[in-house]
Amino acid sequence: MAKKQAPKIIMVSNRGAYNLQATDSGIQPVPAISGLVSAVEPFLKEKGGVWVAWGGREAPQENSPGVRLPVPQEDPAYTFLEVPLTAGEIKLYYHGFTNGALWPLCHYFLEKCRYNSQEWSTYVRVNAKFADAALMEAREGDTVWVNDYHLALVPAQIRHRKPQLRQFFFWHIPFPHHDLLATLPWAPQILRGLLGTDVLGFHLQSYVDNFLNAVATLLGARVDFEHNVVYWQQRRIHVGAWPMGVDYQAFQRQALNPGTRARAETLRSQLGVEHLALSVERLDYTKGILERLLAWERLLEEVPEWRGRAALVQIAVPSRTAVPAYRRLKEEVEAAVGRINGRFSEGSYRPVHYFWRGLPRQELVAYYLAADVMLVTPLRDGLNLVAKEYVASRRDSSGVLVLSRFAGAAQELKGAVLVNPYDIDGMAMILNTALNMSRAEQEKRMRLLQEKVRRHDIRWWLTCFHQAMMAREEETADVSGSAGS
Ligand SMILES: Nc1ncnc2c1ncn2[C@@H]1O[C@H](COP(=O)(O)OP(=O)(O)O[C@H]2O[C@H](CO)[C@@H](O)[C@H](O)[C@H]2O)[C@@H](O)[C@H]1O
Ligand SMILES: O=P(O)(O)OC[C@H](O)CO
Repeated sequence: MAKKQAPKIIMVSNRGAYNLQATDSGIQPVPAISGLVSAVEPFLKEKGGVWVAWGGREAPQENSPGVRLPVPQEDPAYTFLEVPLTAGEIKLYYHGFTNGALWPLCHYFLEKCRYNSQEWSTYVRVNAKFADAALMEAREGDTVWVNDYHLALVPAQIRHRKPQLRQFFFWHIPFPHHDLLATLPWAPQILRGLLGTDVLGFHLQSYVDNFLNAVATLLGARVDFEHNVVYWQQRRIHVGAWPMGVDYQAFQRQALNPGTRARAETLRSQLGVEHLALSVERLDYTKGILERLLAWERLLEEVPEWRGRAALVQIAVPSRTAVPAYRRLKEEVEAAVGRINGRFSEGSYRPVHYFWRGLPRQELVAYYLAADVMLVTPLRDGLNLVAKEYVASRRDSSGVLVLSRFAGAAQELKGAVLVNPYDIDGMAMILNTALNMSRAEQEKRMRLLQEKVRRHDIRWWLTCFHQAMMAREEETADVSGSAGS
């Protein structure tokens, strides 16, 4: 059960590890799929605490109470506390401001950004709801850990009401250059909101640099660029780059499991090709699914020897289906899959196997084991955990990771084959190289990758953040009140 007495972690994010579904036997938590969930839930399972999040459903009215559930149901480790959102709030805050403005802006899709003041004012109001829920839970000595672009205003909203409460914020997606951020009419408010935290984490130093330049340029804040510190309202805010890791040992264990291995073999024999390429992600325009399919089609056009011998499995998790850009993308992806299969299928051979669904962990790892080549080719991505999960799941150091140079993970994963996903011809030729790569070259690269992913795993990442928080505490004790503004 959730630990009640000792200082605890209060995790705050838009979506938690579960979506709530009403059933005849009451409210049931159904696992949600996202990078944030993969990264953060193991921590709460181990340490206990409270996760304040939207339950993914419509609240009947403005003041409906949120449910409070011990989760996971089979072995409760922490408490899920729902922040109920009405249909109007979901439309304006979630589909509107977060996924119609901030998400495309931070991923450099300016042409997709829609700035709307009603959506903005709902974002402000919904952020205050999350802050209220966190404050209801917080006791002296607790730490509030807020996540991602949905909740950028929460740190300042909390700071205003409980100045002494310890806060950490992690931003999971890219942080854009200030020239781009400045197109958002409310960019200064977003920056001021984030500066309410004590420690602010990003995946990469380039995102840290963009943030520091933004607060210096758009707010006139004093910044120590050498030490990644912002001086703001008599406080120091520490900013850091901590690329998130995965639970390497858990993926290795899953990959060793006889059931997983047998399933991987079944998948291979069912797909019936010599070479299998795999892609797995939420169905999102940032992930480069359409461009990848075009490159696969180009490969089959230009190198006909692969027809009948190589297949691509594309697994896409339904995501943000109420946002028009996501609905259009689904249609375009499905049309491309149909066209490629129409052009190159022969007998029982199909060049693309497309699934629009999430998978349980064991099935996902079976696919990772079955794939000779993993294609992770986003147009832009904060980090990308799938790339690391594939590496962590390989047991014999075979396999090729083809990785977009615009995924944050590309900075760390030196053994990957890098591609520019905007260059369809270039990507097709790199796919050809990857499919032809010798076993010795695969092993050399994969060992390099595994060493990195094993060392910088999820525990390493949590330790980095913990140390940053402790350093901040000691400094506050030492120099209390001496920071300028
Ligand atoms: N079909 C499927 N079935 C089951 N599980 C599936 C699945 N497809 C994907 N997943 C899981 O979902 C997660 C996706 O994580 P990513 O980091 O790749 O992307 P996401 O955009 O959600 O995360 C955001 O947060 C993370 C973490 O900070 C950043 O890496 C990223 O850049 C940012 O956009 C992975 O753990 C993967 O295993
Ligand atoms: O599916 P969403 O919209 O909750 O978002 C998933 C991740 O949080 C993206 O960072």
